[in-house]
Amino acid sequence: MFNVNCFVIQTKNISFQYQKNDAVFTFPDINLGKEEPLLILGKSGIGKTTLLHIIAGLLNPKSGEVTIDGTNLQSLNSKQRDQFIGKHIGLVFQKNFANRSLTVLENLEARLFFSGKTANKNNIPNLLKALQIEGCQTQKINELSEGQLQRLGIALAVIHEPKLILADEPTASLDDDNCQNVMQLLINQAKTNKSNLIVITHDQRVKSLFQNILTL
Ligand SMILES: Nc1ncnc2c1ncn2[C@@H]1O[C@H](COP(=O)(O)OP(=O)(O)OP(=O)(O)O)[C@@H](O)[C@H]1O
Repeated sequence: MFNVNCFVIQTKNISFQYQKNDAVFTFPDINLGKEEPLLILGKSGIGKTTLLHIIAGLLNPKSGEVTIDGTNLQSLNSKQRDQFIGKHIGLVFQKNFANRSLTVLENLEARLFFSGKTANKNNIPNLLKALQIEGCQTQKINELSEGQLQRLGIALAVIHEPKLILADEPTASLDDDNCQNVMQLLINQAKTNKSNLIVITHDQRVKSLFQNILTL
């Protein structure tokens, strides 16, 4: 029987096509229990980012459905879907899209404003400390190092305590030490916030940190 207390992410029969004459991608079903990190591996071009964007509600599948914590994304209209994504999903990209004219603190405050969770403002100092960038609060984005930017990307994805964190190649540009560091920080933040975590990558170095691995 379905346990209503058990937070799950499910994808069912997902297929996708960019343009009419393009190849059709079909993806295996995903069924994630509460706080169960998933690593999705696969060679370049296989469709990892495409799948991640479908799970994030940024792309509409040709067929199939995505359900996050009981909400079927395909049943929402575009406004409802945008609100759902803003509130419940955190995205970590390989390159982060922080606003360069704002400071670190202002970027985080803006993220909270758009998620509607401004009360989380009090958590910013602790989060920055956990990510070892507490000294960067008043710095502008272009004053940060690559490693600091990567950590800010995680902060922006988790500050609103989303139900689901999706990370697209978060370690691709990092050396071995920073790769392990950043992945561990991401996993720890997901645990702290009781968020589900899905990471896609072709970076085999992160494999050992996950028990749940799906290869496309
Ligand atoms: N907007 C688009 N329009 C048409 N084709 C696209 C579009 N975006 C991606 N594709 C194609 O779809 C395929 C899958 O792309 P996707 O980015 O999902 O792969 P990936 O597995 O994440 O690759 P990588 O590991 O190199 O990032 C590729 O052949 C790509 O060229």
